[in-house]
Amino acid sequence: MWPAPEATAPVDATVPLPGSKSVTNRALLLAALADGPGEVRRALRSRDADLMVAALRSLGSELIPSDESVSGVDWHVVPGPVRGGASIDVGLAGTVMRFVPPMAALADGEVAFDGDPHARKRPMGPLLSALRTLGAEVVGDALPFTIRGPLSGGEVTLDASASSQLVSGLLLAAARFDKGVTVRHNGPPVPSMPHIEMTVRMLRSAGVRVDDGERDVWRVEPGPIAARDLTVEPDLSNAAPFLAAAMVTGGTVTIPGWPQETTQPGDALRELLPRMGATVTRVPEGLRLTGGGRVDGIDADLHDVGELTPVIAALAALAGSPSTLRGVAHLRGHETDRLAALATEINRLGGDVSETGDGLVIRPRPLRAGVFHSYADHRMATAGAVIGLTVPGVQVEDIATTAKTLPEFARMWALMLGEAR
Ligand SMILES: O=C(O)C1=C[C@@H](OP(=O)(O)O)[C@@H](O)[C@H](O)C1
Ligand SMILES: C=C(OP(=O)(O)O)C(=O)O
Repeated sequence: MWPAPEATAPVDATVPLPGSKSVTNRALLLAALADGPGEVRRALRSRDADLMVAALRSLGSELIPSDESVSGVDWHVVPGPVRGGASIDVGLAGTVMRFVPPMAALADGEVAFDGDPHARKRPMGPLLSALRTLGAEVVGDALPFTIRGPLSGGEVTLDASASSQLVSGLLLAAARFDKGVTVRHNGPPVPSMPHIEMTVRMLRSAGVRVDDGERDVWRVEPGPIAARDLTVEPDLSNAAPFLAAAMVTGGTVTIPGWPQETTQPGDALRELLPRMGATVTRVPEGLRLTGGGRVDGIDADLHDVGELTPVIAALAALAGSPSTLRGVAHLRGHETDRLAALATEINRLGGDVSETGDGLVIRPRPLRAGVFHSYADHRMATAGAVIGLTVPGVQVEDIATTAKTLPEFARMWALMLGEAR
C-alpha cells in the first residue's frame, strides 16, 4: 500500500520524463532487424523495455548499454541472424507480445512465448492467424503459443479492432519477409491509429517503403531496414498524471523536450486538458500547463488515444461537472479491463461512475479515503495518485506496477510535490 501524498499547495515543478515506451520498443526491434549496427539513444529503461531487450537478445541480437542514467540508456545494437530455440517472456507488454512474434517467424526454429497471467487474456488471435496465413506454423491462439518459421509473407486480412498493435506488429518485421506484406483490416474501426502512424513513420525513416494510401490497408515492400542513430522522445502519455497534478492543485507543471511534432497519442493532452479548464502553452523550456483551480467535465471520444483514459477519468472524478468518455471499448483488453477497474475503484471511494458499452459516464461526487487497487496496471496506479492529491487518505495498492513504463514514478511524484510553492 502506498499512501498517496496529498498536495498541500499548488505544485510548481519541471518534470523531465524518460523516453517513450512505444518509440523505444519499436526502435529496438527495428535496430535488431537492421542491415548493420545502430544506436537507440535515451531509450526508456522500464519493465516493458527490459522485456523487449531480453527478447531481442534471445533471438540473436547483441544490445550493449552505455550512458545509463535515470533519464534512460543508450543502446548499441548489433543485429544477428534471427535464431530459433528461444523462450520469450512478454510480461504484460502489448508491444512485446504483438511486435516480437512476427520477427520470431523469421527464424527457422521454434520460438515459445508466454507472459503474466493476465497477458494470456489479451487479444492475440488475429495476429497469430495472420502469421499462419503468411506461412508460419503457430500452435495456440493466445499466450502461451509457439511459432516456427520461416514465413514468406504476402497478403492477409485481419480484424484489428481489438488493438492497433496487431497491425503494427505485422508491419514492423514485414520488410524482412520474402514477399513483404499487405495487411487489410476488416471489422469495426481500429483504435489507437496514431500508433500505427508511428509504426509507418519509423519504418519510412529506416528506408522501408510503406504504402498506407488506402484506408485500412498497409503494404510494406520487402527490402533492407536501414541501421540508424535514433534518439527517443520523452513519453508524453506518462506526462498525463503530472499535468493532471497541476490541474487539480491549481499549479504549474512544465515538461521539457515536448516534441514540436509527434505521433505519440500523449500529444492530444495539449487539446484535451484545456477542454477541462487548463491553460497549456509552449515555452522555451518545453510544454507548460497551468491549472485554473477547478476542473471541468468533458465529453470526449478517446478512441485514438485510449491510453490517456485512466488519468482523464481520474480528473473527471474530481471535476465540477459530469463527463462522458467514449470510443474506448478496446480498453477492456488492456493491462486489465480498464473500464471495469476505473468504475470499481472510483466508486469504492464514493464516486458515481457507470460503464457504457464503449466508455464511462462519470458524475463527480465528494470522494473519501480508501484503497485504490491497480490490477497490475501502471495507468490505474497513476490515476489513483492523481485522486490522492486532493482526497485525503487514498492508498494506492502496488504503486510498484508503474515500473511497466516509469519505474521512477513514486520518486518523481514526491519530487514534484516537494517543489510545491
Ligand atoms: O503500439 C503501441 O505502442 C501502443 C498501441 C496502443 O495499443 P492498443 O491499440 O491496443 O490500444 C496503446 O494503447 C499502447 O499503450 C501502446
Ligand atoms: C495499453 C498499454 O500498454 P501495452 O503496450 O501493454 O498495450 C498502455 O501502456 O496503456
